[in-house]
Amino acid sequence: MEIRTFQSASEVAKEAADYIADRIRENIAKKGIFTMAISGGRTPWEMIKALAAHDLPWEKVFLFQVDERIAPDGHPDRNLTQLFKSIEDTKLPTRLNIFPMHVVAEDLDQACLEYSESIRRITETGKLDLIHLGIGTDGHTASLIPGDEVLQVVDRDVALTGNPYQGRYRMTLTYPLINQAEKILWVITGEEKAEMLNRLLHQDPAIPAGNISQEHTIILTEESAAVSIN
Ligand SMILES: O=C1O[C@H](COP(=O)(O)O)[C@@H](O)[C@H](O)[C@H]1O
Repeated sequence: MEIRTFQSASEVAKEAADYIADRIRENIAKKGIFTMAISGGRTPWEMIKALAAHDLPWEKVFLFQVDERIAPDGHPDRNLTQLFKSIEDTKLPTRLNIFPMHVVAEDLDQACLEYSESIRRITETGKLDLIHLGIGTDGHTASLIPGDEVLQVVDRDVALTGNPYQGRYRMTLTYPLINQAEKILWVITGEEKAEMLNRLLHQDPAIPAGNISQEHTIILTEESAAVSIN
């Protein structure tokens, strides 16, 4: 596991975008495509904007969601809405292969199954080339929420939370799928994340983020978030 620390959140976003762009070039040169999953929340969008500025063969990039709120299409709570907003002035909406989580489906369990089948069909191995993760101040990552039954899911790659979290049920990639990614990229900024970053580094099993594999993992973080590392 590698950790790199930068002075500001903007620098972290730029470095994360450069890191993903390098993985895109590397994987496309090796096997013709690149598969990744992007988290939501508030942190990723500056990184996505910086990534979109790279000149890359976007038609060969397959983008999945790490998690999504169960909410109507276009709703501001949806991670997908924020993703599209961050790339709206770029060529990406027409060039990139985006796979939205189908959270408006009548049968959400079936939608989870179909999403994991899409990942298997595109990747062939079931392993994504890169999964981007963030961390909440309670130690959640993806929609792996403290105390929720979704933490126990080991037989499915995509699942629903058992309870609403911050007002919404969620669909999320589960531990088994996340932990077998070729690369895991954490992007963690803000002093409010300092305690959880330290617990993540110590693999504290009491927080969901502590149960994510540290193999093939890089953390890009900001000085203010790294202050509690011991
Ligand atoms: O609820 C969520 O929060 C986490 C953390 O978001 P951040 O903006 O504080 O980094 C995020 O990783 C997850 O995808 C999202 O749904």
